[in-house]
Amino acid sequence: MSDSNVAVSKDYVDDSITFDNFNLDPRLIQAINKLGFEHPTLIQSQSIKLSLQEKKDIIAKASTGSGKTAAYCIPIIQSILVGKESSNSKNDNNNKIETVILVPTKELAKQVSTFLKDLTIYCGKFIKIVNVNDIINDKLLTTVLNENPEIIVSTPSKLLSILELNSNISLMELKYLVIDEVDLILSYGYDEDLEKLSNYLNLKQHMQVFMMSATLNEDINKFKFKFCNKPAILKLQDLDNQNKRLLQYYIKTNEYDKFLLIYVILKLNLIKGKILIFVNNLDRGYKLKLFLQNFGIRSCILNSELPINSRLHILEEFNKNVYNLLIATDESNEYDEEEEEEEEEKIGELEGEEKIEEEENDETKKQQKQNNNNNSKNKKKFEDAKEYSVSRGVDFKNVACVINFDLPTSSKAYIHRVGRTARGGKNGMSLSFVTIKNEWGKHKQSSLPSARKDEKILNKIERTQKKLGFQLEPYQFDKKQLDNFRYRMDDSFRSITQTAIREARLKEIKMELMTSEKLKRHFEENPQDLETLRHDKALSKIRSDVNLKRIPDYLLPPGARQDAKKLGFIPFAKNKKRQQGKKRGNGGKKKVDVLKKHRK
Ligand SMILES: Nc1ncnc2c1ncn2[C@@H]1O[C@H](COP(=O)(O)OP(=O)(O)OP(=O)(O)O)[C@@H](O)[C@H]1O
Repeated sequence: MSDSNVAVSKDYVDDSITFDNFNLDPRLIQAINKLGFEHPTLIQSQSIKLSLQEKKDIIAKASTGSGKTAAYCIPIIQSILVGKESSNSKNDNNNKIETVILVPTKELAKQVSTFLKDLTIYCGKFIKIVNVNDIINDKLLTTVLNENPEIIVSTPSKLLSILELNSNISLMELKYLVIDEVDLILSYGYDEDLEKLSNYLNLKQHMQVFMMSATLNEDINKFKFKFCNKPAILKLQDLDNQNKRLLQYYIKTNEYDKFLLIYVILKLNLIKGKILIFVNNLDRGYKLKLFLQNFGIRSCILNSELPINSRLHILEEFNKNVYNLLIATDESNEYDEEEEEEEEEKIGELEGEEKIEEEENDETKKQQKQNNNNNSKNKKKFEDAKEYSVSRGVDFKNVACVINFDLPTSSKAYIHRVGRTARGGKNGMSLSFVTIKNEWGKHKQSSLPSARKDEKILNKIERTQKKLGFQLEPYQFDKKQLDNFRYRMDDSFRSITQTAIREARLKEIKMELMTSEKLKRHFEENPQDLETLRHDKALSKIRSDVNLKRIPDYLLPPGARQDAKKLGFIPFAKNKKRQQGKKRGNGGKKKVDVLKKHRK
């Protein structure tokens, strides 16, 4: 977490109190200060108070970016530290696995364990944290787990496979169990894994449980009754303030013009700041990247096909502002579609104003509805996607705008996607391209099956967002201006054939695989070289028309002409002057291409 966290809107936090009010361990307070957190957010103050002072289990539904991670990490670390002190006084030095944090994706596992390490920076030697998804070598993993780290972060299937292989690893003394993004975990069929995992827990002895998400549905009831005891249910939507921070727009268009729109918006720099673009499948991601590349617009790709090390590195670099434009494939949408009808009903039942409830444990409610038949099917697809989903939970820093180049197929997916901006009290905007139903399928090369239902989905999104206090507005722009750019766009689009996409996809995987495996050790030894490794390189030479990369003045709206001289042309690496300049800047020393060196 960077210093950028410091700039949190005053409305957003619970400024009636500070973290000092919770009587936390000074080492924890110091770490929280180091992170720049002055006041707790609403969800944090409620969760910390109820879990520490009243020992409540917590089920929390709070907006994206409202700080749910710290809402469970802080009370858990505090409780472990208190427990250590009392066991020290009894001379009981046995380490135990005390906490399991379950997350749906490897990206989140990394993010949560990094955050925990930040929080334990001043007491790390007392609290060991292991992200099991990080350790590939089985022997090493067994050794690490045999040392009984206090906190394990894992995806459910990884943890289950570890427990099935290692009979000496025990969770019987578990005191804290977290299920983050709980609805995603359940809707993708991880409930079978949770069911099996429950056999490794001592459910008779009370564990404190935290289940968190920005969206919840009734699927969690089954596990609520299994794991929780009189949980406090926190539903904090922060209605008044969040809708001031996130502005949501849409554009109704045909499928081909989505490409024209994105080209013009990016080339004319109509949106300032870092942009995250979502597409619905892998090919679309590469198609868009290649299309933009023709105009000299560099972008990174993020998808489930890339090795996990590359994915994590891309996220890290994007958060460090190395890249401005990231095209993320949100593959979950391919299998969300069939659940859409049912899902809206559930959201309708659970969406509410700010409210805190306590629920009695009712035996009769234990008989919950049977698992949805789709779950195992979804799980298979989800595992195929290698526990990947960046629309969920990932803490993208300082994203100015989320563009739904392809509209998601459910209103729930929309909530999570647009929640990648306006995080931690910051401002943000979202822009969604919506295919007009009558226009769908007219241009085969740009068509996407799920877009047929875009208008219907938009209606659902609008209804759901209204309940959350948001309103989507049409994005205003001058359509005539677009037509000036059309012939340039036609040319570029034609050059992106299926073969070009396939080749780009293969090239990227090969490149990233090499990067991921061969260079892992190199970068461990030479961390400074990481800076020379870029993920937004051109993927193919399908077109090298310099003219496409430059916008002539006559194409620009009058007000933009002066400005565009600076924006419109993005220089190449091939530009001789630029290369010479670089050389000089380097003191004449040739920069080593770490990738080339290791490819030999
Ligand atoms: N008290 C605080 N003060 C300042 N910044 C905070 C505070 N708590 C959290 N943040 C920052 O807010 C951002 C969002 O936090 P977090 O990722 O926990 O959100 P979330 O509620 O889990 O979102 P999502 O639903 O998308 O998973 C992070 O960058 C985090 O560092």
